[in-house]
Amino acid sequence: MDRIRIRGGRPLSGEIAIGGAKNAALPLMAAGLLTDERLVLTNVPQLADIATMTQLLAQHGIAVDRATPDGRSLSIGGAITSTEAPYDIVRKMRASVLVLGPLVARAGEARVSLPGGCAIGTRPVDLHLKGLEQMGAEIRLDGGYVHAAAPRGLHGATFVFPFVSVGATENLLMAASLAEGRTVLVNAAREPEITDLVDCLTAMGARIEGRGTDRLTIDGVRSLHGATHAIIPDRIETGSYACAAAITGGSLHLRHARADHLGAVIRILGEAGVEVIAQDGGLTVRRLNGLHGVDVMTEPYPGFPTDMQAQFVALMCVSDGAAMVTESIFENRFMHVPELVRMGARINVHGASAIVRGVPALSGAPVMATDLRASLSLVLAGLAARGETVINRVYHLDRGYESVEQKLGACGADIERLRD
Ligand SMILES: CC(=O)N[C@H]1[C@@H](OP(=O)(O)OP(=O)(O)OC[C@H]2O[C@@H](n3ccc(=O)[nH]c3=O)[C@H](O)[C@@H]2O)O[C@H](CO)[C@@H](O)[C@@H]1O
Ligand SMILES: C=C(OP(=O)(O)O)C(=O)O
Repeated sequence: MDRIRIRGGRPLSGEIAIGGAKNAALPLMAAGLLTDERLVLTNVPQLADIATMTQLLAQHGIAVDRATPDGRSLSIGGAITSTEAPYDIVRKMRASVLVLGPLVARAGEARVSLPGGCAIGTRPVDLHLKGLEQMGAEIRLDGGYVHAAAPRGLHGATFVFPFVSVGATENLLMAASLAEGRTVLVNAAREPEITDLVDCLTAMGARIEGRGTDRLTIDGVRSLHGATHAIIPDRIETGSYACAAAITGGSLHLRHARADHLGAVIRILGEAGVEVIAQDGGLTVRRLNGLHGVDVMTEPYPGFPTDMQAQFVALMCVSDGAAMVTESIFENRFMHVPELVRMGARINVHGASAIVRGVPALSGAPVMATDLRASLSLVLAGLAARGETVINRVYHLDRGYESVEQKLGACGADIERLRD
């Protein structure tokens, strides 16, 4: 298993190119199941999760071909030959469940392994299933699999989400695009990745109203056609590297980054003493003086993203005050805390809140990554720490950050991957 070694204490300076958003790319790839024609996606990041979704689509008979030699454009298409999403693939990546809605809508049935819990929480998929049931699917759970059947097709329905779910909104949006009649999704997620999916589905011929709002109205069509769609830049990769500039007291230009997707993050960073300016087709991030403690609570978009919580906790570890960081989306997303404490951080977790008291400096240590964003929080801590940090289990990092050591290394970080 690869590890990452960082020798900390160097302010970063330079430019980092932000890639396409993982969490937009995965549902967009699943949307390839909705048409016979080719769906071409551009600005695709090169990540382990993209390879896993490619493997899953291949299992369904859908080819994912490189449309450009660098693999950043993918052409997706083919006939569905299997409606089974096996445990061995789904267990690697929860977003595999996003094939459920498209498969039922298109093929009239699906057998998809239940994803199960993970390091950040139990993460049930009950809303995905309830929504599909309301649209006429018969759902049965057996042997760890969801069997969904709608032999006569799905029909439109009004589904009121009791709380916001990104994945369930995406699954139902895709299913509704091919259902008969009108579907209304009330209290739908509004994340930029949802809007990206709406834009792509619309380009494929779907009829969707309410783009960017929490009420999406979908009038089903008989078939969708091919399209070419450019994936939005990754707002979480952007926010993560913004924290890297801030924690090292450096300055980075994040090329392609979009301020309009990062309102809450930019505001909170500003309160913490970090300047973020939109310029030259990206964002320039610079720490002004010291870092200040700021309280923050994660919320559905447009609130502060849970996928930025671990990185923000790392930043607050070296602030000149205290910060209360409250996690309201996942019940167990503080696995990075004990690792940060091993590096000298002062953090106490009380229920859903972490109280972080800033220390003058962190010290390098061997640590273990437990999930994707926790991994990046340890990279951040390592960049700021005195001495050497070795991060184990970096396969978590590789799910969602492309070439992290090259990107940071080019900006002055002393970072290398140790291959075993
Ligand atoms: C691939 C992808 O895009 N992943 C993102 C997506 O995950 P994902 O789509 O899994 O997250 P959801 O928005 O669905 O989850 C929000 C909360 O709802 C709960 N829930 C969800 C569905 C359901 O049927 N029942 C239920 O109880 C979850 O356990 C969680 O506590 O949104 C999360 C919240 O912004 C992000 O952290 C993930 O990075
Ligand atoms: C939690 C994440 O991903 P997933 O939903 O695929 O686990 C994430 O991107 O931070």
